[in-house]
Amino acid sequence: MFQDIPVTVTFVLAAVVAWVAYFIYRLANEEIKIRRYGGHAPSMQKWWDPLGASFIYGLTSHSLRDETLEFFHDQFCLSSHGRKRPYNYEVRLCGTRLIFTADPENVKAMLSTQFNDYGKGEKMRQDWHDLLGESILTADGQSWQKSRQIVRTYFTKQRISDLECFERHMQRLLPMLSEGGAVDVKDLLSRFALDASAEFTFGIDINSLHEPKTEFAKAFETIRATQALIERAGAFNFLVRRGEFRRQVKVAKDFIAHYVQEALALSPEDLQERDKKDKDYTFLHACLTSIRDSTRLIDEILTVVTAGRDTAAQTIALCLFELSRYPEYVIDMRREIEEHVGFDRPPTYAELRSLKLVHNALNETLRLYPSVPFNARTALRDTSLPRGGGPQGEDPIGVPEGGYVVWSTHVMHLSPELHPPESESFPPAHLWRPHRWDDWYPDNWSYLPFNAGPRICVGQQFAITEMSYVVVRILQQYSRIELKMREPQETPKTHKWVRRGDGPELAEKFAQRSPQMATEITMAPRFGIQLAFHE
Ligand code: HEM
Repeated sequence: MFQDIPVTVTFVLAAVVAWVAYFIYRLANEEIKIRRYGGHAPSMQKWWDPLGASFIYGLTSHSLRDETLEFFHDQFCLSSHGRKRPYNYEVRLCGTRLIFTADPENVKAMLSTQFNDYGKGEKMRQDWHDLLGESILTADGQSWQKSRQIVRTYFTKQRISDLECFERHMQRLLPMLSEGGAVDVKDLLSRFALDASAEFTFGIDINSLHEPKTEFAKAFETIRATQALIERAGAFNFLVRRGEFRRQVKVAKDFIAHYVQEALALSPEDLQERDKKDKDYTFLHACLTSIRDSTRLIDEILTVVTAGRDTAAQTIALCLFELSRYPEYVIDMRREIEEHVGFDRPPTYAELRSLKLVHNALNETLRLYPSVPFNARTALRDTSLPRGGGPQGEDPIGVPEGGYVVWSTHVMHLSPELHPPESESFPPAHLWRPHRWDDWYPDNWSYLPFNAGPRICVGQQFAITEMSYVVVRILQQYSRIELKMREPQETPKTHKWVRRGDGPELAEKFAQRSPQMATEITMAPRFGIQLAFHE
């Protein structure tokens, strides 16, 4: 009978059988390792959907409506039902197992106690390679340690307390806020942060505040949108068209290359002199002491500019948005600023640090709107996560080498289990109420806007200084911020939100929030934030 089957069909059948056998072998091998190191988290796989198509469809359709965050909150609520330790689940997408967690113990393991077991992994390096090459943000192991050492040296207190750079750009921004009626602070602050970041990093005044159409500033817009698509498309990201993206990455890199070449031409004596005088000495110059390869220098610079732009800009924009809805707090903050600094001169670094209400407002903004709402690590060896397995979720989860774990800072920041019970001094967690920080500070591992552990955001202090400086300078000049867009809608969307059996209506509450938030590389308002500033 077999002699009637053509050779090609036999060959195809044999290949299919071999692939299935290999797939089963891989699964069995993986299962043995999972059991050796722990167990499984609750599965969100439907029995009729072994490839996880419904999960992929759910995620994609929610993403297209800017409801990615709601999708993940929903999945956590569904998977947690009735378990003592909620907020862990897993799903298998096209054969690859993904673990999702919002359990502080698991996050602590990945970022600190089992730091060497987890890293960015090959997949992330490939996804970001066109844009960032092998830089601090994507590297692991010794390569990361080397980058971290260089970058950290530059971000010393002495450098970040130099507020002149911010003031120069502030002098351009402040008049633009009162140009009559509503202004889009999302856009203005992105441009401000790009200008400040470029000056700090490689000493160039891009002035995108006044000239938003410069090639470098424009390139960043295309780059951000496509890189987000590459990230989100996961295993299918080879389908993303990258022609224009690569052209714009080249524009940005060529722009930086010019300054890198100039810096490379400086003699060691020149560099030392600049360092000593602390004049015209930038992050690029600091890198030159250990890196002489121009490609690597460009990658490190582009990384710091990329990492520091939207994160800080959107946090300030969202803080101003919330302040426009909470005028009593603006009055309190202005009183504090008047007492510590006055309204006639810029604050010093020490004064900035003493402004508790300003820091409370920023902490609260980063709690509700963490710029990096989701993050991921790959297991670099066979390992485990301490919690989420077993019937109550209290046993370890086994994670074989190559396993992918996604955690959600955003879910942790809103989780009722991780906050004190609601009271007058602790209003519901979904509300922006900076007064809650007067005598409360969350546990280290449940409030993580900058991550924690050895890989904590290296620009954290720079960002806090920049953000508080901008907020103070604005409130020194303007006494009232008016919301010039639709008020957030308070009607709950109850149709599909699921409540945990014994928990509050976390997802439902989250769904009431606005403005519409896009989760791209970072989380940011999808549309502009229109505000008017009154003296
Ligand atoms: C509100 C502002 C900011 C937030 C919320 C933020 C958040 C984060 C987070 C969560 C990470 C960890 C990413 C990961 O390991 O997967 C990170 C890393 C990093 N951030 Fe920030 N960031 C902010 C501002 C900045 C600024 C202003 C800079 C630079 C000027 C910066 C530079 C970096 C760099 C270089 C890393 C990589 C550190 C490493 O892998 O060792 N960030 N940031």
